[in-house]
Amino acid sequence: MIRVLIVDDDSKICLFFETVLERMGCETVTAKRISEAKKFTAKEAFDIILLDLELPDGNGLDIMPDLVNLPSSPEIIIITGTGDIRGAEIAFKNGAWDFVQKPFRLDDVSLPIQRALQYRKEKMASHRLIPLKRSRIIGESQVLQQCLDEVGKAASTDASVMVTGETGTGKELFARAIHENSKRASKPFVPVDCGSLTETLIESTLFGHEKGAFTGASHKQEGLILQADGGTLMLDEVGELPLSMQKALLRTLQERVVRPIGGRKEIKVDIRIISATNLSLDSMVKEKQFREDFLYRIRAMEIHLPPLRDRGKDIEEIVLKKIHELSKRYKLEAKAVSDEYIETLASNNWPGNIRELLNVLDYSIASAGNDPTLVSKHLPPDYRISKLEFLLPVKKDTQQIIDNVLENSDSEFPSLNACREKLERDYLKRLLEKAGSNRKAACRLSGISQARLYALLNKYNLPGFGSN
Ligand SMILES: Nc1ncnc2c1ncn2[C@@H]1O[C@H](COP(=O)(O)OP(=O)(O)OP(=O)(O)O)[C@@H](O)[C@H]1O
Repeated sequence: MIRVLIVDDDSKICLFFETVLERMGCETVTAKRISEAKKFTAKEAFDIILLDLELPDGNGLDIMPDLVNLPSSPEIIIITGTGDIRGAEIAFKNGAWDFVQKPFRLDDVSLPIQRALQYRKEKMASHRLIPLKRSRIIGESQVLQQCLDEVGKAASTDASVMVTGETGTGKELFARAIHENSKRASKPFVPVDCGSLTETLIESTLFGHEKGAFTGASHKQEGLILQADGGTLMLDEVGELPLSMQKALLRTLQERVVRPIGGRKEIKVDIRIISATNLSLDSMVKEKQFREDFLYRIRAMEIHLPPLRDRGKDIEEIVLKKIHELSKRYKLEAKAVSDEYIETLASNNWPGNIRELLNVLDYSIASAGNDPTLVSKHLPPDYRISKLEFLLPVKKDTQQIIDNVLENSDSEFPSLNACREKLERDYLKRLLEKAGSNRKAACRLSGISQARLYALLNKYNLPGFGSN
């Protein structure tokens, strides 16, 4: 039988949980203080712990690490007060299963409990997790495996997830994987690119509109929020969402209703939010460019995807699988891949990550024609140079960079990445001097997107631009 410990000082809430859980066939034990909870968990094993954060003798978060590490590894569901999403966020980072927010209705609590119960029962039956559907994600590196574990965790709860990482690292692919492994899998997954829509367009795109709601609204249109009902709404480039829209979306998420522009009635809606960004939203909050309350609401869990250059052998696996796929797609004989081709690829920095790699593979297939084996000469010239850099006589400027990096390190010779980072940092400083406070000019001069520029400035702790 599943055993549940309820830790809450409110007798009515305890009674409520006891009734709900006993109806679900669980055995319950109640503790009103942290000290009592500690005594119970020292003596007995529990499968699930419902933990209130505000307790008379301390904050529930203080005992989270002890609870997570109990021999029975219980699933912990946090009970937070109104507006205490921050507590839930910290709890997730400490390994909580899910959270429910007071005041709650039966529906709000029974779903996370049922899912935790189901998970526990399956765990007991098989002693292992249900295999994750990878949804086209390739890679076996340890860092990628950690991200997949996070996907599994995220898929088994209904909490909002923020996927972060450089451009092209697979944020949308991972968001889909969470959806496809979740209980919402049979319902729609609706992605929306917040960066590509103007402020006026984004409101009607998300919320929909009635016929005649504004000039040009010649027919009624259902918004993406309603299209995602029962499923997942993915807010890609969420850092680009205007402040006014953040406020409107926050209300939809809190009240679970949506009102199309020009509509009189509010419509009930049930969506899960997964967002993606490569901006530092915490810095944006400090600069008042992003709402703090909205950030807490959409970032109950966070999954950070590492750049391709840090994924070790994944690059080789992606190349082999994708070359096979491309050869089939273009109806070509299967192609072999030489070691030196892989080595040359691996010596590159891949600022555009997997998307950039896939473009290069497309180029290689086209340039190889009927050649049976891919070699370095089938790569675009820029990508071959990176490997040659090691072999060419060191130029004066390069020598300076190397000396400079060595001054600040104990190594005998600097890594290629350390030199690149030094160069990148110096380049950005010069770019900022040249472009002044003009963000658009900086993008034009450097030929990189605004999102990438911000990510780099953030990486090197360099000042951003104002609101221009
Ligand atoms: N691990 C992976 N295995 C195979 N393909 C991948 C992997 N990660 C990403 N891709 C592919 O790389 C491309 C870029 O991925 P995706 O659009 O998910 O990146 P992103 O991080 O959302 O990019 P951006 O920030 O620019 O929107 C897609 O074609 C995706 O299918």
